[in-house]
Amino acid sequence: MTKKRDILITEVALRDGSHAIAHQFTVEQVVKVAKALEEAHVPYIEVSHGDGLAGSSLQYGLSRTNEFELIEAAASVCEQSKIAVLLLPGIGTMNDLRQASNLGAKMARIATHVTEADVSAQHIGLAKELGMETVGFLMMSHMAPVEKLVEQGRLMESYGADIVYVVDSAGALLPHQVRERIQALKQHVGVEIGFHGHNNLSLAMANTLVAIEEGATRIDGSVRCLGAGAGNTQTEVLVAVLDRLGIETGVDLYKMMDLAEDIVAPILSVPQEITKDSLVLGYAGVYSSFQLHAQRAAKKLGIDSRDILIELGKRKVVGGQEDMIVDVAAEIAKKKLEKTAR
Ligand SMILES: CC[C@H](O)CC(=O)C(=O)O
Ligand SMILES: [Mn+2]
Repeated sequence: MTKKRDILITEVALRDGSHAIAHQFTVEQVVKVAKALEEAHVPYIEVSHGDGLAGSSLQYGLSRTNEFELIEAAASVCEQSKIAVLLLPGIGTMNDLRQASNLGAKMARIATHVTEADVSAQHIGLAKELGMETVGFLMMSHMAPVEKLVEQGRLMESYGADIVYVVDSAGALLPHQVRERIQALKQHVGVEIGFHGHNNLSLAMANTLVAIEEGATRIDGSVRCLGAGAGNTQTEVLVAVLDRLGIETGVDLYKMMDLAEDIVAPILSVPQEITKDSLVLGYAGVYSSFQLHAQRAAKKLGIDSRDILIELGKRKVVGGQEDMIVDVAAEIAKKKLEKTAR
């Protein structure tokens, strides 16, 4: 018998966590994690390249394994848990979505920058045609005022989205900012509201609880914090906290803890924690997925990765502008060289 669930959790480690491991997931890892999530009764499991379908590229990072193989493998071990895929219009195409659906994906999460919802119309439309549950995923939600966020959420609703998400891509939102965003969406948007946090300022759990208090019913988490930057709201901890609050997720806590400890921890070369770089992501309001790119550029040019991230924050660089990371790093290195030559 399936249990009543007050909150529906989407586990994002097999997609958002792809950023943290430079898109190196193998079929074996994905199968093990997906199987354990199915056994723990997690309702949704997101699987794709970190930047969504067709993200594998020099710009975003090449995948070790073709993501369609990963999606198919995950779907093959899940009967109850539904496989979700992320698609950023302009990176993934309508054909990519059709292929993911053919391979067993049941949920499409169509992601745009918080002010660019209009580019999601045809992808949301196609996802609905394919019979997929469809999410409008408003990334970098901290970058727009509440009224703008509401306007964009309403657009996604008008295209057919079943759920609209506030996505704190940079882990920059403070609890009162989450509260006002979810409150406003609940008031002006007629579909379910979701929240996706990043833990760069150690606020992912607090923000998630505020979102739930204000009526969000769809929540993202990553087991063992396997997500970009400092990771997302830690799923197994979330399950425990919600249980203490009397909020039903239907997820088996012991099984989630075992998965975190025995399967996910060994995948990580270093444990996920708030490092100086991930802290700066939240502090400066920078895309969590930029962390590894900035670290690589800093190492190559002998500069401090924090300086790159702070500058990217000042310039309000958004997803899709990853090439700017190298530009900014080169400018900083040039200035440093000029200073030492003086
Ligand atoms: C680049 C896509 C991004 O990682 C999606 C996401 O999880 C976020 O914006 O937080
Ligand atoms: Mn994310």
